[in-house]
Amino acid sequence: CAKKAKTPKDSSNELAVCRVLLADLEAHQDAWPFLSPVQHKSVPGYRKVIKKPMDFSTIKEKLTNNLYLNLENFIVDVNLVFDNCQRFNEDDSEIGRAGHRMRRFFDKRWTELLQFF
Ligand SMILES: Oc1ccc2c(c1)N[C@H](O)CC2
Repeated sequence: CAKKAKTPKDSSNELAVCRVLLADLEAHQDAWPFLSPVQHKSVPGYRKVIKKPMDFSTIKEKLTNNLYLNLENFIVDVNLVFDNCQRFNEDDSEIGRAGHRMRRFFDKRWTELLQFF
C-alpha cells in the first residue's frame, strides 16, 4: 500500500517564536547579568568551572546566523545561560536570584507560546 507522505514540520514560525522569546528575555529587568558574554579573563575560576559559556547576545548571533534548527535547540542554549548562573553563583546572591527569576519567566513564556504548535 502507498506509504503516507510525512508532512514536513514547518519550523519557520518556530524561529520567529525564538526571536520573540529572546526579545522578551533581553527586555526583562533582571536580564543584566546575561546580556553579554562573561568577561572570563577578569572573573577568577569562571573558565575552569563553566565549560560552555552562553549569554543572550551570543544566542541572538546564533539565531541571526541560522544556527538553531528548531525551538528545542534554542531552548537548550537559553537553559545553559541559567544553568551556568546557578553553578557559578550562590542562590542567595544578586546574580543568583536574577537567574532564578529569569528562568521562571522564560519557562512561563515558552510554555504559553507552545500551545500554538
Ligand atoms: O561576583 C561576580 C563577579 C562576576 C561574575 C559573577 C559574580 N557571576 C556571573 O555569573 C559571572 C560573572
